[in-house]
Amino acid sequence: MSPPLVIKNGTVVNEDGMFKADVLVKNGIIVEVSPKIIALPEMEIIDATDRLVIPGGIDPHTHMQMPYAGEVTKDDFLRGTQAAVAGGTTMIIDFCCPDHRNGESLMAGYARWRSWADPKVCCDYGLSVAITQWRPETADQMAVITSPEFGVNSFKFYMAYEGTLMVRDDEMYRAMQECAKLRALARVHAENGSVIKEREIDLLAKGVTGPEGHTQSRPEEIEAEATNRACVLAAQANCPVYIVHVMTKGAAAAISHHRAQGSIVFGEPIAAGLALDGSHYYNEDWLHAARYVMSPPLSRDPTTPELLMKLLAAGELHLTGTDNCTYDGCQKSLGKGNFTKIPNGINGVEDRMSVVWEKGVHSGIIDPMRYVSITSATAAKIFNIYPKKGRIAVGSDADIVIFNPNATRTISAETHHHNLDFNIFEGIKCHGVAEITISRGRIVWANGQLQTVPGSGKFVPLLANSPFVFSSHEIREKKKEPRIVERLE
Ligand SMILES: NC(=O)NCCC(=O)O
Ligand SMILES: [Zn+2]
Ligand SMILES: [Zn+2]
Repeated sequence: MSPPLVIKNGTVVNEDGMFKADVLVKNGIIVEVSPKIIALPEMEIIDATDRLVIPGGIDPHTHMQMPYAGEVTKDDFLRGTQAAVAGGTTMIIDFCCPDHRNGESLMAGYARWRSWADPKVCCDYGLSVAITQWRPETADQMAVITSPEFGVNSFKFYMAYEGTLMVRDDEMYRAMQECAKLRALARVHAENGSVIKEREIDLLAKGVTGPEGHTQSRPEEIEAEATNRACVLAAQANCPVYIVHVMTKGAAAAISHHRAQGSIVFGEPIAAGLALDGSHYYNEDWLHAARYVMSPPLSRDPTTPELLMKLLAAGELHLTGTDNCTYDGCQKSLGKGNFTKIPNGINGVEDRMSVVWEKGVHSGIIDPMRYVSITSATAAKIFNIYPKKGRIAVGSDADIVIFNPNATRTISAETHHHNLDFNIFEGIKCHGVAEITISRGRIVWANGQLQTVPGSGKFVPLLANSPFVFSSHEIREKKKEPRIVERLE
């Protein structure tokens, strides 16, 4: 057990306020937040003068150690969580992808992910479970895995990756009905996979084999159409829905439209989409272009990143993730001669906190409180762990970052902590640096050095029926009950 820790002279920032205060941590929990705490000899002292004291970041969207198409992502749960804490993120929600199509139960897939993650994680983590096919046993398994014993409160549906992960509309609708019943959130990768497949065949036949084919196979309206469809199906099922990696203006507009109709929809842009655009796919260096291949692709419109940040400021989009899913140059090269074989995925978990500060706060679009909201507090609320996580308050877990808004760092693969030979943010200079990261009261990153212990992170059960998501559910359900007209025969 670490010694008690007192953080002095900093400015505490929560989503709803910021104020000067000292913070006392004992046994991994925040036990006091007050104007002046006297440090005792047995306490470790952190001087946070001119620094912000913020909740550790929660990245709700990662794929550590993910097996896909014979390859496994390079960041496993050790390197991935080390990269996370080096950048000020103290919890990830990773996607567990059971091989459900081949009969693997959701629980068996979950057990596999837990066995990979538990011995390696250096910060806390939770799981979201992907359903890749609707099977006779799926509903029962969803009920089991959303029990407190398993601690899963969201399911993921892919509307892309035809033949492997993609579900049909009827399957997703059926599963969304079940999600609503279980008070679990439906999370959707929204792209029209069937049209993409056709376009890929067409482009290859026309000789477009390089990474530029990836973006041309997925015009922006492909994402917007699927986002709209996901929202429509969710509304029919009376199921709250969370759109992962919102990359385009059209997808964001579809989310706004459905929220204005009264639907419960959350939108998650990612660090890559807030900082980069799709011009990289046309880079003459094949490997450079391939490194940015992810789905949906980075927007072709260079004004999209700033607009997505403005929508986060306006509350039209809600939280930020990364989709950290790292394949190295060797793995990307498997797609030489056929862009459809380039493994999809990019990095982000280490750089999200700095990138969002740079593009959001440093550029004057959002304030530090909104920053906390979109980097931790809203994720904690959606996934039902607030205020244990996502807040600096008495009783909260001591997942804390000492953040220096005036320091700068230039992102580079030379200095990052990913198990990756490049970084998509290479060369971007960011204001806002996580100088010290504390996970459950333990310093895991300080002075530019990791102090992590594999397996010291904990699995955090995510319980169903998050009030932030489901409070109005019953009333909404009543309003949707079918009407019967009694008639005299
Ligand atoms: N996004 C991506 O390209 N790869 C990771 C898997 C997914 O989330 O679609
Ligand atoms: Zn996805
Ligand atoms: Zn993803």
